Amino acid sequence: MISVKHLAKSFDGLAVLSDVNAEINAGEVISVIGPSGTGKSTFLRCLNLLERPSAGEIRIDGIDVLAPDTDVRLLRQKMGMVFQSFNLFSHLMVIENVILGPMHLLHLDRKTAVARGMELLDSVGLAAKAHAFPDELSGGQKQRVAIARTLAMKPEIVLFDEPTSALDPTMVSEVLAVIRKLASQGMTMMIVTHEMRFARDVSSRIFYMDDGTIYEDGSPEQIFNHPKREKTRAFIHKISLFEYLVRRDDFDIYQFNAELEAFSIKHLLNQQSILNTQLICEEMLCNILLPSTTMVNLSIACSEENGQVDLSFNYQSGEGNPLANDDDDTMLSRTIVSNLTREQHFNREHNRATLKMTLR
Ligand SMILES: Nc1ncnc2c1ncn2[C@@H]1O[C@H](COP(=O)(O)OP(=O)(O)OP(=O)(O)O)[C@@H](O)[C@H]1O
Repeated sequence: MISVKHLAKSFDGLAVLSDVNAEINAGEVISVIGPSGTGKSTFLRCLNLLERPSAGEIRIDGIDVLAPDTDVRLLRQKMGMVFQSFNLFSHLMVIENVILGPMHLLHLDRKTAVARGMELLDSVGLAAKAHAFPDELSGGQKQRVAIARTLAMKPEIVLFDEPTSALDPTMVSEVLAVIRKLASQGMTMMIVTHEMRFARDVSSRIFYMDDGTIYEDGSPEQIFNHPKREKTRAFIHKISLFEYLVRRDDFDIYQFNAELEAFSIKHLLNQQSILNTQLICEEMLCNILLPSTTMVNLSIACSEENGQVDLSFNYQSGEGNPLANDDDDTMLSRTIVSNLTREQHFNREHNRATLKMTLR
């Protein structure tokens, strides 16, 4: 139904989408997830030409959307869009908002448009509000009207751009319930959302966006339970990374500790975990690794889900595991690190050594 090839979009030289490729089939419900600013909304807006792509190809039912003679109005009619901010006309009653498009663009007569509009309002639970003005409705009700208005244009696919982001949390579920119902009726939909549980329940497929692309595409089961790629895993498990390049020549342990503390506080580590992580890093870097290597890539991964902290030290070395030797000079440091961590793994390939451990 929709085929996207090598889609790119830049804003003033900033590449937001670099190479997006996707095939979307009729009846699919696709949730588009990923960190903020990775171009999820831009991708959706490119599909119905609210943003003009910088490069690439979009075909809908075989028709080249980017061709100069494409009828954009017809395209938007096929592809309804529901916005975060509802975009209702505040001076028109609910039913007038719903019938405006069908009367002017589909050329339905008023009676037919009203009858169909009332059916749609009924299907989103708002028939009783047909003669209210948008300002008399709650945010959740406004969004349900916006969905009815989109459906009134008989779209073949509906694009939802963060439909619940502007809502008070108490109103999120009423809107999600309407979208769920549409999914169960077989409507083709793409939904940019930060509601992970909803995305998992309602979707037939998930697009995880990162690095300007659909970084990973799979079933909800794959993406949420067995993500294949590292950034997807970090996002799904709410893992935050602290990365630091330590150089022996200019390493400042006070500055390092201050940055690590700021990161740890932001990611809600408790005081004891912060102190222990700092102590491990100090022993590993100052006493165990830096005396014999000039540079260490340190990475600390914190999971917001279960509070697990994983440390990884990557450095150049031809030696074995520095925690497993019997060097008297490092005995105290090795004991401290061993007592504060579990599951230490050492690996060396050629001259690159990696020592991983998990904070107890
Ligand atoms: N019209 C525009 N002009 C300039 N920059 C834009 C425009 N639209 C989006 N951007 C930039 O493109 C980047 C991606 O924005 P987009 O809204 O697509 O991301 P997103 O993944 O949907 O983010 P979020 O989850 O926070 O909504 C952001 O850095 C944003 O500031």
